[in-house]
Amino acid sequence: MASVRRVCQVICIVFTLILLAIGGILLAATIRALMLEDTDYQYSAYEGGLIDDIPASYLETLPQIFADALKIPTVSKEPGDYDREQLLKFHQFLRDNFPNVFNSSFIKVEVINTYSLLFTIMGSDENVQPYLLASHMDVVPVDENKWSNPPFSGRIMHDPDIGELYIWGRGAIDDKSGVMGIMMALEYLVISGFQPKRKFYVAFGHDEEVNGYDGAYHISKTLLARNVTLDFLLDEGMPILEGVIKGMDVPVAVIGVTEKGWMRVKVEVEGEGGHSSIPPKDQVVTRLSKAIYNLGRYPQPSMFGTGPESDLFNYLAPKASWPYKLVFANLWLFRPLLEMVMSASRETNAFLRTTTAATIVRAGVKENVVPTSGYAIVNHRVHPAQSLEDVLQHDIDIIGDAKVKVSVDQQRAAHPVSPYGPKVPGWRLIASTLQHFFPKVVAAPGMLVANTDTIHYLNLTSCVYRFMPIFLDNTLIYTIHTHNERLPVSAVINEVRYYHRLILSADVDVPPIEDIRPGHRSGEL
Ligand SMILES: CCCCCCCC/C=C\CCCCCCCC(=O)N[C@@H](CCCCN)C(=O)O
Ligand SMILES: [Zn+2]
Ligand SMILES: [Zn+2]
Repeated sequence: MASVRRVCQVICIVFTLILLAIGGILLAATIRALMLEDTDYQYSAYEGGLIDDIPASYLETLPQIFADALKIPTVSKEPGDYDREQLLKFHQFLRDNFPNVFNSSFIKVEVINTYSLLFTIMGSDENVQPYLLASHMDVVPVDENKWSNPPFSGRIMHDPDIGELYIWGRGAIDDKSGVMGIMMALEYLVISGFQPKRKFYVAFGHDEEVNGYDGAYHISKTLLARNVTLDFLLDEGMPILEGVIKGMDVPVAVIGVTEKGWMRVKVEVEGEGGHSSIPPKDQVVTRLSKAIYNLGRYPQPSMFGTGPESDLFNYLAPKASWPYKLVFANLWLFRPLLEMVMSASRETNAFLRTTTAATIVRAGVKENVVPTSGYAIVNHRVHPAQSLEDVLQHDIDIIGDAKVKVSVDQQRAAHPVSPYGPKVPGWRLIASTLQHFFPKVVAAPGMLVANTDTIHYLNLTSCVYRFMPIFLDNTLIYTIHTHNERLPVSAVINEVRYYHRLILSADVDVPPIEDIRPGHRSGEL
């Protein structure tokens, strides 16, 4: 009897100790989250003597000019296959609409490799390191029938459900928003008599959507030949995300300090063909379909917490709502939980792992002919913490069929992590300009899940940032590269004001020359 009591006592003590330990851990986690309330990664904007009001009379003219830019179908289809005629038309459009930029005595405009554009805005002080603003003029092709408004109509429509005016068209977000935002800001700067101390460049590639080897690559070569090094570079990237990250009631600007790698895998099957009335049991299309199905069913492993994206949550935690704040502030405890939540939606899932998308599938020539070969192209965006070899091996293992040939067609590694944080001039400028107009927005470092022309500029600076100063929710994000791409008129106005202030601030908030140079260490400073 005494021994039974003894056992019960021991069980009670162990149970109590376990409860105490759990309570202690949760208490420590809560204290950590509460302490973060005071941590503020926001930066005060440079305020000294900047006049950043653009008069309404100028801003009012912009939506129509923006809409007109979308009417020019500068479509890129494949490397080397882009619409040359439309690109030249687009150049003329820029010349017609931004005459002050093109005729300015301190702006040199160069056409690079026939279709790309490089603007050099001379500064009066040669001792200050220049910076570069980049965008691209080409757009991806359209499936015209799926659009509610024609993709190259540049129609401005009122959405009664949302109560906003939208400008419709391919490129409204990706990336004529960048080109037009920068040009509209620059035009006003010239009109208003601005003459920079600090030199800067504006680069518009013409084939970003098909790798940028004819455009940005040549722009970069031109700059390298002139021994240019940059303080920082700002290119397209993620927009300001509204309602995309669970637990963030405030908008989040995830500034890409790196971007994923890229891998194009070919999955091929050969087999027996013949008359479709006597089909073979083992058919090429069935085998290929099974392989593609399995790639989707068994995704690449989560790399969450092993890459540069972890710091994102340190930046988000102070502004997150409860109980997410507890989770974001204590990844050591809640990583698996957060991983589960993030895996559930397509945008946040892309942050965790290498993604897999079967984008091209080809087989068969006629309905009653069983094909003897077929292939699929699988596009991976590779998480920086996973090696390209591991991605391929995963595909081979998951397909698990010796009759399916899996090979790499094309690949490129993820980009190095650029320095970020309040002490990094480029980062500070981008983040503080954001805070100036939108004090509620949280700027945080992250990984761009897509790819950009920055690959060609990596040798000009180690401070490479990818970000679009436009607010987008899930609905609009899903229109990028598909039908019904559109942008609210208010976003156009806001981005012009953003670039305008960024350029003004860059001229006065100038870093000491030794601050950050190519080759310096990455991560937070
Ligand atoms: C917790 C973090 C949540 C992250 C949420 C991610 C939401 C993603 C939102 C928007 C993505 C926008 C990407 C805009 C840049 C697009 C650039 C682009 O289309 N590039 C092409 C280049 C193709 C080059 C050919 N090899 C691409 O990536 O396909
Ligand atoms: Zn783009
Ligand atoms: Zn794109």
